[in-house]
Amino acid sequence: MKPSGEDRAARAGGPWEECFEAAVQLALRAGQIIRKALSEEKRVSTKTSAVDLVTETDQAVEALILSELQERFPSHRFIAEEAAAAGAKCVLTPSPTWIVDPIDGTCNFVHRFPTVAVSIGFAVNQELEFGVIYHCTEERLYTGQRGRGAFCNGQQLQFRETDLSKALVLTEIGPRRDPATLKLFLSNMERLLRTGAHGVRVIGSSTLALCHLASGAADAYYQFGLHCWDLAAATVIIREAGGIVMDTSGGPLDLMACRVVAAGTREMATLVAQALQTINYGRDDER
Ligand SMILES: O=P(O)(O)O[C@H]1[C@H](O)[C@@H](O)[C@H](O)[C@H](O)[C@@H]1O
Ligand SMILES: [Mg+2]
Ligand SMILES: [Mg+2]
Repeated sequence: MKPSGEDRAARAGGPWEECFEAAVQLALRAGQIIRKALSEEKRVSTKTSAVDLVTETDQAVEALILSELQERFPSHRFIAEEAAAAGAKCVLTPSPTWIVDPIDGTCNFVHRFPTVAVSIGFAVNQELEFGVIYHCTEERLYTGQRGRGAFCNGQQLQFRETDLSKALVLTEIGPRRDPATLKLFLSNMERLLRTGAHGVRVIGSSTLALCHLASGAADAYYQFGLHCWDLAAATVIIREAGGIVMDTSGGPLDLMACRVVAAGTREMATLVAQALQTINYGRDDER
């Protein structure tokens, strides 16, 4: 189902509305490209590990999004996954900054597993202003604007209240597969299951996992090994749905720290954070 124009128009207004609408239109266009390419042959390359994949579609979609935004907003700055992989610095300044993941779920995309999204976040004065995440195969447009709520195809999103012993917890593996990392990853999953959580799920897309939390389809998320472009848009959507996003230390979210805990309440997020052993993936702004 496509988001209806009148739904979005109903929320018109806000200081960055022109940028928000540009992000929505670009996410929908990118989603069409990704949806078409999902079933086609792909040229697959690797980045930081044999399981950290990138395709020509990741590159093409990122080029489309960035070229259109740079033309419309030449004074703005950009942080994007594939540009960062090519050596661009991830520095969040007070300038209006776009934070883009052209395909979130590239490993899924390569395998034609239909859990794939495009994620476009936007920050000003180092404060996240809005996020747009488009589930390309289910045609679900998730949006969040600071102080203006979170929506999926025009339907307002709200966290479901629950406690950890009844929670469905989502996480992601991250790109490292060395024995020590795998041991910690599996140990953290075991620790969460020992709390009595109903289940733990890994779906291959951190942005869509966080959207599931915001829509009440899951209750908590944690990850070591994601990036600022996985987190930016989803953080606004989670917050605007009434949820909490924090650092795995229990402190405030650090967008560049490559780690996160999210839940409907600070109490739940803190319980998850306290159960975790840290896996050090470094920082996006120190690469
Ligand atoms: O590279 P993309 O943009 O597909 O992002 C995924 C990361 O690659 C995974 O390591 C990570 O574990 C998450 O699955 C994340 O969504
Ligand atoms: Mg990603
Ligand atoms: Mg990506």
